[in-house]
Amino acid sequence: MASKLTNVFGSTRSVLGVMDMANKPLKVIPENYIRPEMEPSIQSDIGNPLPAIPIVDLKSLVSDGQFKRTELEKLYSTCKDWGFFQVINHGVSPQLLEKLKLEVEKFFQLPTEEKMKYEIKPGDVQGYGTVIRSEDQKLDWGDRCYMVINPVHRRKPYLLPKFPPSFRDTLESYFSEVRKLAMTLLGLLGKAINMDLKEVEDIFDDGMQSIRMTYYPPCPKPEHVIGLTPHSDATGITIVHQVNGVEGLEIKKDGAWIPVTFLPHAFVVNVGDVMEILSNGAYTSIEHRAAVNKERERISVAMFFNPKFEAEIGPVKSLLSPETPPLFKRMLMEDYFKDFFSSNLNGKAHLEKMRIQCVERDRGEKVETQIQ
Ligand SMILES: O=C(O)CCC(=O)C(=O)O
Ligand SMILES: [Fe+2]
Repeated sequence: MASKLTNVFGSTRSVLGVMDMANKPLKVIPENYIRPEMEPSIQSDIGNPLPAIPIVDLKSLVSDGQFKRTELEKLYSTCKDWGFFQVINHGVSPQLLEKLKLEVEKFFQLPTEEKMKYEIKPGDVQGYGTVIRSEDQKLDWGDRCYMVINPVHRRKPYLLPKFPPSFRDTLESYFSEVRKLAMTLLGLLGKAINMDLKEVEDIFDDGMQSIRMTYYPPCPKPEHVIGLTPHSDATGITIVHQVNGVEGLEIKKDGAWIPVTFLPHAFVVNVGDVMEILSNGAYTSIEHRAAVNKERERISVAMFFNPKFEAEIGPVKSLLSPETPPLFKRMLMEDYFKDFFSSNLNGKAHLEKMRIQCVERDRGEKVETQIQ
């Protein structure tokens, strides 16, 4: 199913319906889903287990509103070396997560005609489906729904407000619980590099928050397709919940694609490009992708936490000095967001556009204007 779109994000159309296709007996994978360019991931074997993903235990990091310095240092090195961790004792209730699971599953099982009410509209990137920008575009093996949910006045009236009421209510509770967690984590990340809390709050308070819910159907030839193209997130931080416990996330570490496994009930947190920019490279955003499997569908809900649209993003002033010049340009969050969504996902290419080239830095003039 497809419709023509022309908009600020370029001339596009949207497509949806991997689920419909995958529900039928499928002998041949359609050509536009086959991805020979994807590098295989490394596999574990005896004597060569996959590296363990760092665990951040929020309870031992913060108690009675105080944080432990040694734990904070661990958080810093994790975000620097991995850009990625799993958080436990995060404070989001298991009952809410169970409710979310039921509601999200119900949503994706709605008939296609129902879900099409939320289809991405001309001139937009929000809604159900995948944006298509060229006739030869390769597609991901997943159906998804993306929307901005904060600030509230930016919500599309035909998306969240029109969702089935019990799903909407559950999502609202989830948004606010996960937002609390995100603000705690952002504060800690700021603290670990000596940004003051006020500075972090000014940037992120009532910031842009968005969600992507994805349903990855099983695929008879999972090694030939990809659930979600390699990318880094254009966010401060992202908090991912593997809703039905099925794994598939892979991260690129030291040049290799590694499948990652998580503790039950842990959230996956990854540092996004905006955090790499704000921290002037102290933290690194991580390239990741989603693989699919033969047996089971996988559902994930990713929440993205960003500065407010009106904020200027760039390395925070308190981290800059003549010895530590800015590595990234400055830009309004609004423009950064538009720019990100005007092209397809492509590794860390979007972040690279923000990097100040050595030549420019050596010339000096840009550096001076950036520092004050
Ligand atoms: O499905 C996942 O585990 C990852 C989702 C993700 O990376 C995204 O939505 O940006
Ligand atoms: Fe992502």
